[in-house]
Amino acid sequence: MSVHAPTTAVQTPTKSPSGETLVEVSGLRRVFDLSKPWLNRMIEGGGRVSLTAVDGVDFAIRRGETYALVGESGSGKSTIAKMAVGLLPPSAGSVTIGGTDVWGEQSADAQRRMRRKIQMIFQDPFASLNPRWRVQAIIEEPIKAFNLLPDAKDRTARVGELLTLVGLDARDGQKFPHEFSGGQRQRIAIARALASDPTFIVCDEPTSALDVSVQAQVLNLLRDLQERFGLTYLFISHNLAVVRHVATRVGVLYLGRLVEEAPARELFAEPKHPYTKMLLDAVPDIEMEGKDRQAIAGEIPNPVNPPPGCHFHPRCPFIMPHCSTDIPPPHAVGNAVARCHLFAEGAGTND
Ligand SMILES: Nc1ncnc2c1ncn2[C@@H]1O[C@H](COP(=O)(O)OP(=O)(O)OP(=O)(O)O)[C@@H](O)[C@H]1O
Repeated sequence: MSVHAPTTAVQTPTKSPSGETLVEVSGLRRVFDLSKPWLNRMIEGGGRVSLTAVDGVDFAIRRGETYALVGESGSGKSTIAKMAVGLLPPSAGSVTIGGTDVWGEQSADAQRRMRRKIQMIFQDPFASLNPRWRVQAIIEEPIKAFNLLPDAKDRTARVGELLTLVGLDARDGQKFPHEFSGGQRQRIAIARALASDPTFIVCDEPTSALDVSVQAQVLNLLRDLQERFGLTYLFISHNLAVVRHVATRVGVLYLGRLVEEAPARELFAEPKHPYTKMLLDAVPDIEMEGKDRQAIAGEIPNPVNPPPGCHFHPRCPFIMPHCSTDIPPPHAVGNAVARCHLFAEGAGTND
């Protein structure tokens, strides 16, 4: 997990979300087929090999909320993000946004209306902006694609407005991406994401490629835009110091399964699942400075052949006999939900 906290103060969430569910992820599953082509299997031998990247994930995001997904590399964060925005079909389960199933049968018109309301901001603003296009063309692309402003003059004015909104100059539309710094390029990517007037934005590691000194500025911009336009974010990050500042709720993923979900403040103050505790122990944040830390014990197992029962049991300091055979169901612990046998009735606590 990354340990870099932004150097400038990040504004913490001030408004509480409305309570109305906007995004509902239900029984989401994605299996990748890693088998060799059938002819190679015939000649060289070997059977089918599959990898379950996301294994029955459920969560809901309220309107105006920032829901963060955290977990080590390979835990399934990006795969969930791609399924949520309509880039990758799920093997099972569903994602509904405003009651519409992202992967459901619907008319082309309804599809377009829904796609317009979902946008994504990627980790690397150097890779996500076409280097041969002027910023004007980059930002107006979704406006054109969704036919929002047929008149070119209106589009230029709108791009100027969007550039100002993200803290750039209205005339920057004439420049090319290479004329901007990393932080400015991410602002351009944000302006482009806003161009279709979305309600839901998936931010996949939006500041991980940026200098620590500009991370807080971009995070604050995202926060301001959220308050101004009532945006709902799914925020993917392996940087817990960042998540701590931006998230309203947090879901912790381990090998494709959610092991804990809790309001952000509660998760950081009082983590419940042994894996969450281990993750937080590995992050040098302000409160923990100077204290002894426990390194994350062991390595993440091979996802092609994950441990049975609770996937975390081989690394867990609180292992009990049935942890290696039974998948833990969700248990409510305060405002958190933890999938750990320690919280089953009669199992005692993990203190
Ligand atoms: N197209 C694919 N084909 C095969 N396996 C894949 C594919 N995409 C992802 N995976 C596997 O699925 C698992 C989850 O990957 P994913 O990228 O969602 O994790 P992540 O938590 O986002 O990790 P990172 O922080 O490294 O991006 C990993 O084991 C990965 O190797």
